[in-house]
Amino acid sequence: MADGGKDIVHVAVGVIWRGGRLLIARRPERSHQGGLLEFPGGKVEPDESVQQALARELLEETAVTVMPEHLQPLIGIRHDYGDKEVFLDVWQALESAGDPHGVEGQPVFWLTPDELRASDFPAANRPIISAIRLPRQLAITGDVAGYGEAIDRCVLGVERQGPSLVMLRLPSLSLEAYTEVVERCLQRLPAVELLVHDRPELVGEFPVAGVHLSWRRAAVLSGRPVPEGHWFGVSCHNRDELAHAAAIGADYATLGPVLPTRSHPDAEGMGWERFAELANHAVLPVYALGGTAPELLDRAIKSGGQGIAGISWWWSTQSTEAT
Ligand SMILES: Nc1nc2c([nH]c(=O)n2[C@H]2C[C@H](O)[C@@H](COP(=O)(O)OP(=O)(O)OP(=O)(O)O)O2)c(=O)[nH]1
Repeated sequence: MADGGKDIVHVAVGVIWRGGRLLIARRPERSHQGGLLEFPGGKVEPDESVQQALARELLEETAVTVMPEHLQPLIGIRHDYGDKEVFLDVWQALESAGDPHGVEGQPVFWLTPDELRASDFPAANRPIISAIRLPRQLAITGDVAGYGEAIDRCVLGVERQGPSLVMLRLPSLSLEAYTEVVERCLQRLPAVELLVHDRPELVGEFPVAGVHLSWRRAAVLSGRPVPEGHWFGVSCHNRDELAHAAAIGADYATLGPVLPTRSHPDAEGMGWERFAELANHAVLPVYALGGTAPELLDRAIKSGGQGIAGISWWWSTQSTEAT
């Protein structure tokens, strides 16, 4: 996730979890973006890896110890504040030690992901908050002939694979049949966040978590089709589409195909190297789509992705087949 730009300040940022809460500090008033909340961290010094820098900054600023090998990449965000351009290299730690306090006198406290408000943080942090709240796996429905089959397969897939975020992508269903699926899934899967596909108007009608748009639908927008507080995702295939998705306020994107898929075996995937290049350049969380499966999750995360999105690994009865 490191950045090679000359004038960009490379900042190691830590998302430190304990008991479902995150370590937060308030930036000193006199500092850049002073007075706002931050995830602890600081500049990466020459000859230091980002993990080493983060371990050092956490200890210096909050008296918390993390082992560099326990850090997992979360997201990388480039942001130009006008007076300063930063690359926030964000890593998370599920394990840490020590009783945190503000070594430099700054307030330090714990918040749950739901308590994080983007407006309390510097502008570059908005996608970090999305990345924290979004799961590592985005399950997408395969198409079906009728709504009954869609509901049954959703319930079965959730029972077997346990995704917490499900996109109801059912293009061959009528609006009536589709809304039946939405209603029934809301009743039967209360612990799952449901995303409607290409029908943003349903977000006001049903208590779904948000909307995911095909590129075709997103391309003509100049802003969010749903209010903040609902997920808004976009299907992207290249750098320009990722930039547009971020510009219209998307919370996340899918990017693919990464690998050839069963449904499009002749379409060449972009491969993990290209995925990594695009995901690391994007300013929103990016899921790898196409040919993905849970055993590729680690690969997607190491490539700078939020995680994997796909169909077959949760939808098919043969749950380990790649989409
Ligand atoms: N640590 C941290 N920095 C952030 C966040 N969001 C954000 O935009 N930044 C920006 C603010 C600063 O421009 C830069 C961090 O630089 P810094 O000045 O705190 O780094 P440092 O601790 O090494 O500072 P110093 O030695 O100059 O005092 O990154 C965040 O969540 N955490």
